[in-house]
Amino acid sequence: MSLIQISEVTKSYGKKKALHDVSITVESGKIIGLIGNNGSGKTTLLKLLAGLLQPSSGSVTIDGTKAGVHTKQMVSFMPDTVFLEQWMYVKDAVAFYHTFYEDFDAVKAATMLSEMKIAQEVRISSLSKGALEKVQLILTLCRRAKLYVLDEPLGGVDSVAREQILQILLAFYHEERTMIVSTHLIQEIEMLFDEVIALQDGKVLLHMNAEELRLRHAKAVHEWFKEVFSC
Ligand SMILES: Nc1ncnc2c1ncn2[C@@H]1O[C@H](COP(=O)(O)OP(=O)(O)OP(=O)(O)O)[C@@H](O)[C@H]1O
Repeated sequence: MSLIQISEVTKSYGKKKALHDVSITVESGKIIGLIGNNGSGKTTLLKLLAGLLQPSSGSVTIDGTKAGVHTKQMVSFMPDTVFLEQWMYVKDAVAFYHTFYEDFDAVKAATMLSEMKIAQEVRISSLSKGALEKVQLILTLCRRAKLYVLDEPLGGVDSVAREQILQILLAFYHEERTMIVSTHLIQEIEMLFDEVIALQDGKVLLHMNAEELRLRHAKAVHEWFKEVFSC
């Protein structure tokens, strides 16, 4: 059975169709890059996988279970917004995850925070954007989930923080995890991708093995994207 099965999904917000007849299958153990221009439906697709939205028609299943309340324990989701409370200290956020998720590895989280030189005695409200992004990513990845859904983990941070975020992702890369990662910074992260899904105007333009895409078009994924999406 495939880990992700999206079948003929349409998602509308009022009259706006954010996704239109989307069907995607993903096997476990893969890192999937989700790319597409602004408004192409990436966040909508990720929220459907996280069980935070329901499709207007069609179905989304994770490991055979309809995405929703029952799959939240299987899916670790990092939204593209701040999800930690500002009043918390970093240690409170770690404790919260430890209490809330049985699969959370608090020791690993503490080790990674220390490797990233992020003190736990600091308030979330006083973290820089880059440090906050790193904390959120570490918390998300330190769960032993079946699926990791990351919405723009490199968004809006400087090049040093970006490099460190890539290091965090690489640390988990070797563990054969299944991740779906949306990004506009394709060049920075494409070496992690096993497969690429490109959305355009709410439809799947391409779903292909990343290496096959490079060989077939004789160019890197970010070059292919630029060529196709600037037309
Ligand atoms: N809550 C909402 N209400 C109405 N329209 C929405 C809502 N959320 C998203 N949309 C619209 O649905 C479309 C897809 O949005 P979505 O955020 O999924 O795209 P995206 O690919 O993640 O965009 P970006 O790269 O800019 O983050 C866009 O046209 C957006 O304006």
